[in-house]
Amino acid sequence: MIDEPFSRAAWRRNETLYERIRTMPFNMALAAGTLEADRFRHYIIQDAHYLTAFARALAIAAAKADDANGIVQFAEAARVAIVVERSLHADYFVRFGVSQEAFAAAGLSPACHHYVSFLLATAHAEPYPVVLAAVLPCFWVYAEVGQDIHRRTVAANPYQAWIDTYAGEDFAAAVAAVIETTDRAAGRAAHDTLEAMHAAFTRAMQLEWMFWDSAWRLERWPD
Ligand SMILES: Cc1ncc(CO)c(N)n1
Repeated sequence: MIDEPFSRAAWRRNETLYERIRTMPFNMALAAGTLEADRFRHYIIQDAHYLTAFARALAIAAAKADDANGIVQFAEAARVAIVVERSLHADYFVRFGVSQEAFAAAGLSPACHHYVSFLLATAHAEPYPVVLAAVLPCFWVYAEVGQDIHRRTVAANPYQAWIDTYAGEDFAAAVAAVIETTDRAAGRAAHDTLEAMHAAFTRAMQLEWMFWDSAWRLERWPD
C-alpha cells in the first residue's frame, strides 16, 4: 500500500475545523464587504505583529532545512512575510486609519500572543518536519479562505486588496511548494515525528480559528 501524503491526511483530520473557519462571521462579513472597520483594524494590527513572528519562525525553518532548496524556500518565505507586514503599515494602516501610536499601544492580543508563542517555541525546539507542519496551516488555510472569499466577493468590496493577496497565483504557488516540502520531510520521518507533525498542524489550524475569532470579538487583555 502506498501511504497517503502527510498533507492529505492532515487536511482530512481537520476538515470540520476548516469548514468552521471558512464560515466564521469574520470571513462571511469580509466576503460580503460588510465587515465593520474596527474589526478589520483589530485584525490588521494583530496580523502585523503575527507576520513579524511568522517571518522569524520561517527563518528558523530555513536554518533547520535539510537541503539547500529548503534554505532558499524558507528564507524567501521569511522575506515575503516581512514585505506583506510592511504593506499592512504602508497601505492598510493608512487606509483604515491605524496610527503608529495606536499600533504601538495595541501590543499583541491574547490569541495573537498564543499563536506566535506556539510558532516560535515550535520553531526553536522541534525538528524540521514538525516546524514545517506548524507553519503549513498559515499558508494553506489562507490560500483556501482567500480563494473561497474571492469566489463569493461583491463588487467594490473595501477588502478586495486583502482578498486578492491570498487568492492570487503567487500565494498559491508558495503554498503548493510548502505542501511539497512538508510531504517530502514527512516521507522520511519516524512514526513519533509524524504524530508530532499532526499535532502541530491541528494546533496551528485551531489557532487560525482563534485569531479570526479574536478579531471579531475585538479581544483584549483584562486591564
Ligand atoms: C494569522 C495569519 N495566518 C496566516 C497568514 C498568511 O500568511 C496571515 N497573514 N495571518
